[in-house]
Amino acid sequence: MTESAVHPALWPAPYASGAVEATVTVPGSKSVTNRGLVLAALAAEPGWLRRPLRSRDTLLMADALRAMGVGIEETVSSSSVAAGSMTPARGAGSPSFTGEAWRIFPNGLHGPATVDVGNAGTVMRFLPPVATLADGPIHFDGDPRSYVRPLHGVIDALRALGARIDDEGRGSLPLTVHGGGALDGGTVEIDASASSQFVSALLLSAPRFNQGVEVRHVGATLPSLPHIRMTVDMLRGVGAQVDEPETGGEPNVWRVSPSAVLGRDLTVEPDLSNAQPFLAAALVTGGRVTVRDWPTRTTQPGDALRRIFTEMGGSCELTARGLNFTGSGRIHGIDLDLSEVGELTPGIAAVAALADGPSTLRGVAHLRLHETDRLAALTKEINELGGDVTETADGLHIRPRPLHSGVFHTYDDHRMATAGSIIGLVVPGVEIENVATTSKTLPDFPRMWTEMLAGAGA
Ligand SMILES: O=C(O)C1=C[C@@H](OP(=O)(O)O)[C@@H](O)[C@H](O)C1
Ligand SMILES: C=C(OP(=O)(O)O)C(=O)O
Repeated sequence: MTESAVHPALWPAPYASGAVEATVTVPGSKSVTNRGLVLAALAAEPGWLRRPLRSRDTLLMADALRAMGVGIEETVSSSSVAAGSMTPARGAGSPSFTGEAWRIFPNGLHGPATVDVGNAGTVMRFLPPVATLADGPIHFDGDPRSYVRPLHGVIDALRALGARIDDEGRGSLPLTVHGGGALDGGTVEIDASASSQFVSALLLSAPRFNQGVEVRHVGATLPSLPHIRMTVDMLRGVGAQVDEPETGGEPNVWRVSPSAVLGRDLTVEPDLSNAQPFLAAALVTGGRVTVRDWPTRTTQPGDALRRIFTEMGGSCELTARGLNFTGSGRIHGIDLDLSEVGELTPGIAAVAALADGPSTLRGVAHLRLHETDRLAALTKEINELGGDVTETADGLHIRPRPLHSGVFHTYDDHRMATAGSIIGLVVPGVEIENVATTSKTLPDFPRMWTEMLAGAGA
């Protein structure tokens, strides 16, 4: 019996019979939406989040904050605010678009409450610091995978800053933060080599700590620096004072002073990491894809795709309408350190498996503790389609081979599903197991992908 006969959740990845030509509207950034929700919940006044991402990770964040007493109303609204900009909540001008918006009312943080983190790194790392400010116990639990994803950096740091946390000695989920209504804060050393989210988590809540925070990273490496820049940028956007290495501060040290958090009106940029499969579609089919509203200035790691996919054979042009990306019909192998942009690895590996020469992807050992062990999963799934991928200590070595049909397993990892779909565009007969796992950050992916191929514009 074939696997499709026993497994109802196999999605035949659409095959592109020619060059893809499409214009795509990609929903809002997961990382911006979840930071925006946290900062709005900590604010001294109501705020707006416009064009938020509605996906499993962001709905878990919203539900968790609601459980702690924050009011979050979903509305259809209008605004004149340009994508990515932040303006005071009061006084928005005349409307230039309509769309979904969340109005956030920070009503004080209350326990007891229970939080489901799912498998969302942003929820499991960003919310324990918030919970220390609640006036009662907040219990955190999540998917089985959340139990093995690193959390020790946040737990140990919060304890050092004065929090009471009961994790029964595990150093991971499930756990209870016994919120005391306030946290001392102060200076703390952490090793954030397993996840940049440890640093972001401590900084995001720090304006509300009595003494703010000084975070000193003492580990050998630090992944995903653009995501820490995003945290610093968004904190500054809500009026926080932040000292950090990139504007003259000490290396690996971030300081946030205690202050009020302002309620803001934030329009969320498109998720550039979720734009990746659509750009890849142009690259691997020699087509042309426009991603609407690509920001001219952004801290999102996905902006690096303009450079990376150009090096791999495409070309791009940033216009007022968005990013036009064109494939040349040739795909080149690449030697890349992806430590700053680790979440792009699955999509780059998929393209590299289709290239005209070998690729080496480095600096991403920490991906072994992402949604799944991404290095093992990519190696196994590409090789099962006939590829030749080996794991290295900190990445992948990919030698392109002719690929054939087969099932691409996803291990509950949204980026495995989109990576398999990229391969399926040019390899007939690829089936994606559990494409619904894209709901973590892009619930509409199967429809958008099918519409892209119909040339309808997703
Ligand atoms: O702060 C964030 O929004 C993120 C940081 C990164 O985490 P790691 O530093 O754990 O890789 C990234 O991979 C994740 O998708 C989102
Ligand atoms: C690593 C990722 O997510 P998380 O926020 O759960 O860490 C990701 O989206 O690629």
